[in-house]
Amino acid sequence: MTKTELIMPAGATSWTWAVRLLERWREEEERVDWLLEKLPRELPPAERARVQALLVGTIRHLGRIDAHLDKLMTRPPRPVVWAGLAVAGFELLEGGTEGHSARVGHHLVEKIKSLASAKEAGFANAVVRRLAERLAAETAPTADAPIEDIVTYHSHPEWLVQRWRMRIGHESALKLVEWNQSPAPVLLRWRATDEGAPKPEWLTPVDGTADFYAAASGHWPELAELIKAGTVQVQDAATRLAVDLLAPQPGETVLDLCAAPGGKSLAMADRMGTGTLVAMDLMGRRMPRLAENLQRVPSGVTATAVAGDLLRGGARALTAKQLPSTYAAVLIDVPCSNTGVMRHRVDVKWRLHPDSFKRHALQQLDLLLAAAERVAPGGRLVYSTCSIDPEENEQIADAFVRRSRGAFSLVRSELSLPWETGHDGAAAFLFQRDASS
Ligand SMILES: C[S@@+](CC[C@H](N)C(=O)[O-])C[C@H]1O[C@@H](n2cnc3c(N)ncnc32)[C@H](O)[C@@H]1O
Repeated sequence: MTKTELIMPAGATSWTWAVRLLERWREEEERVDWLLEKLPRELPPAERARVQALLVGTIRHLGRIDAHLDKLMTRPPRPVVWAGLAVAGFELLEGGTEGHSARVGHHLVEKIKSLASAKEAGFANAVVRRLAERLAAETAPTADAPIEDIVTYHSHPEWLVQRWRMRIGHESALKLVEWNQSPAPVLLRWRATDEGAPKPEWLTPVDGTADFYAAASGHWPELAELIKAGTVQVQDAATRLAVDLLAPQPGETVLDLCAAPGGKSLAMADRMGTGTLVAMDLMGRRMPRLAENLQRVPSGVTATAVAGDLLRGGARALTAKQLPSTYAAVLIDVPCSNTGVMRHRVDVKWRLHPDSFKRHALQQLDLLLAAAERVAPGGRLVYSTCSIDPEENEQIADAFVRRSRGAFSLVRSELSLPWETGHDGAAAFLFQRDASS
């Protein structure tokens, strides 16, 4: 997939961008974060943020909006008209001051006139009015409501909520879908080592953490400056669990596997202050982001990005760069179902499939076993996911310990369940390699 920018006629607004990206998302099933990367670089940060809010918000609530649209239309409209109606549906849910729904409807009609035709604008006008009435008349379902009501109102696939209900119970499953439906604030880690220095007033400390903050909306230009200067790193507070468990020490040589785009690499380097960090990931579109993040490590840390497939010649990729083949501390942050981060990754729920968990679990165990080969005798290994699913967490950790035949033991684990911690879902397991194995 190339990172080609999208071309849009002059005068396109953030609303038009959101509609076009939504159409493309539905037709080509491209990932939302990749689509957003294709926006023109010259788009001002505030407009970019609005495109993102409209697109992400619409996809977050798409099940609910589409359920109404299906009932209001006898035939599917052209994709651009559908996308316009869906984005307007999200704007209605977003709410606003007196007269908000009339303004949303009027704006939609004007846009559909230019993006489609006057006739389709008339059609959109009739549909959006009734959509507004239907959305306003709804009330949130309770935990014991029929599952169809819960999945429609909270826009999740039924099989997924059914799966959660069986694993974590009806109450927690409802709390989880409610969490996923709440817009995620921008969370960041304050990197600068200026403890106690005053932070901008638009940053609020995240409870239970030392250096994570939530950024109030409307501060994009200032935030962009802080990111550019390397003062902050945008990442959820749950990402600290794996780094805290591995506890990389100053002067250590640490291996970060499955490292791209490098959020945890940078967090580890900041914690080390001095030492060596080797970060490996597959050759491909995520490598440039990893390399870019490694350029920001503290001056006392020597960081090297390695493109390599851990499952095919991972050790060779290291030795080819004259890097050690075993390490005292290794982190592996595997690809997973992302069930812990659906508040940010709103398209994941629509992409997942009941078989996805088994497929991930097979790859996760293979990756963890391969990572174990890179751990020196007596060394530490952390396995982490951003899943809340036992199949990708505890069950992998148990299978790994069994397969290692005494070479590795589980020392400690951490699990973040969003409805309990107020942070993203994540899991991390710390293993120790026997000194004599
Ligand atoms: C959850 S992401 C890692 C996020 C990263 N640790 C961070 O904090 O920014 C999982 C990564 O695993 C990588 N990956 C998947 N299979 C791999 C393999 N066989 N060898 C190396 N990396 C792999 C993917 O390319 C992806 O970047």
